[in-house]
This record gives sequence, C-alpha cells and structure tokens, in this order.
Amino acid sequence: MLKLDGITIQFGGLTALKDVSFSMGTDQVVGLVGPNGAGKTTLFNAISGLVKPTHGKVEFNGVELGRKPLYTRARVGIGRTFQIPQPMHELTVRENLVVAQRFGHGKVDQRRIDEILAFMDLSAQAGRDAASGLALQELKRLEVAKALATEPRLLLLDEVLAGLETNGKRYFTAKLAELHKAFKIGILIIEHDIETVSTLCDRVVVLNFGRLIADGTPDAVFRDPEVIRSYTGEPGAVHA
Ligand SMILES: Nc1ncnc2c1ncn2[C@@H]1O[C@H](COP(=O)(O)OP(=O)(O)OP(=O)(O)O)[C@@H](O)[C@H]1O
Repeated sequence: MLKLDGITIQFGGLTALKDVSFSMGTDQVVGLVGPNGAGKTTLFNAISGLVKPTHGKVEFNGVELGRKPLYTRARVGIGRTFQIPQPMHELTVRENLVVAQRFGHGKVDQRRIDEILAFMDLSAQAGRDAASGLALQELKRLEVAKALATEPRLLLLDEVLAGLETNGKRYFTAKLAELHKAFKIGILIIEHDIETVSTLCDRVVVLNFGRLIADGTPDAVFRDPEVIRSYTGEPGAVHA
C-alpha cells in the first residue's frame, strides 16, 4: 500500500504540489492525469526519492520513505520508468536488466531476466546494443523490463505510451494490463490519452496546479466539471 500524506513541494517560490494525499493498493491500476505542469512528474519524483517533499510523508507498506536514501525505494518494492527512456549506454538489452537487478536486490538471476525479456517481447533483442540498436517501442519495452527486473510491488510509469502510434498504444495497454495480473504489481501511470486511461485504469487521480482535484473511476472523473475546466477552461466533455 502506497500512502501519501499531505505532500507539499516547493521549488523556490513555486509550489509544484500542495497538500496532496491519497493511498493506493498494489492490487490497483491508477491513472495520474492533469494538464501540463500540474505536478505529476514531481509527485513521481517524491515517491521515488528524487525530490524531498517540503512537507508531508511518503509511506510504502508501512515504511516511511522520506529520510531513506534513493536505492531503498527499489528495495522496498517501488520501480519506475522515465518519460524519456534511459537505457545504459554501451550495454546490451540483457546487460541493462542485469544492472537493474543489481540495483533492485543485489542478486543476478539470468533465468528471471529471460522470463522478463520473453514477457516484454524482447528475447530477440537481448544481445542488441540498447542505446543504438532499438526502435522507440522497443526502448519503451526495455524501460518497463528494467523496472520489472528490480522486482517491484508497485510500478510508476511516466508517459510510457507517449509518442507511440495507435497500434503501439493498444499493444502496450494490453501488455500493462497483463503485467498487472501476471506479476501481481500495482501500477500508477501518468498518461494523457484518455482512451488508454479509461481502458487500463480502475481509478484516476487528477492534479491541477499542484492540487488533487478529483479521485474516482475514469467514468466519473472525466465527467467531473472541475476536471473538464482544468483541461479546457470551459464546461463540456473531456473527449477520448
Ligand atoms: N526541479 C525543478 N525546479 C523548479 N521547478 C520545477 C522543477 N521540477 C518541476 N518544476 C515545476 O513544477 C511544476 C510541475 O512540474 P511537473 O513536471 O511535475 O508537471 P507535470 O504535470 O509532470 O507536467 P507535464 O505533463 O508537462 O510533464 C511546473 O511548473 C514545473 O516547471
């Protein structure tokens, strides 16, 4: 269970997050949405330890993470991907997963790496150079595979579908749903595409100007007048 309690983050005079509280279980797939600059990535950075909250607490499975060093996030079971895929340069796809396993739990398990590569449809690319040998969708699959190699209980996915065409998005959405079930991992995903969020997520949390303004089912949230105003500035429907 992830528990955020009153998270406020200030960058100088700018309040990027203001008193954000919510909890989610590892049995859920939750969409984190909101207009550009709403504070979504900053919230991921607070959960994964890259930014320290000015106020508030981050707890995972009863462990308070605020004062703990970065690597402990992986050890307690929080994995993450980045908006721009960040493979380790000069390493193959497989070697990238070896590094991720070492970071996550110290031990290298090649059989587990084979399983993850197969699941993410990357077995054929295992020996390829990660930085120069992969197409965009393969890079994104590697980004998820690296996070899986840390053996997370909760996966933070930052716009992992961005830039993919319709078929690529559909493939990825189905893959993430399968991953949630097969690996029994909770997912918190930042995603702008409303169709994807509605298909994949059982719950949506909305940020606007650093504040949490809605939390509910996709259907209820995308009809909420305050959410609609946050996107359009006007009343009306949020369209997929
Ligand atoms: N390290 C930083 N220093 C100063 N300001 C920052 C920093 N990181 C983020 N911000 C600011 O905090 C606010 C929230 O940014 P954030 O990237 O979290 O938004 P976002 O919802 O993820 O946006 P997007 O959808 O465009 O990725 C923005 O005004 C941004 O400019």
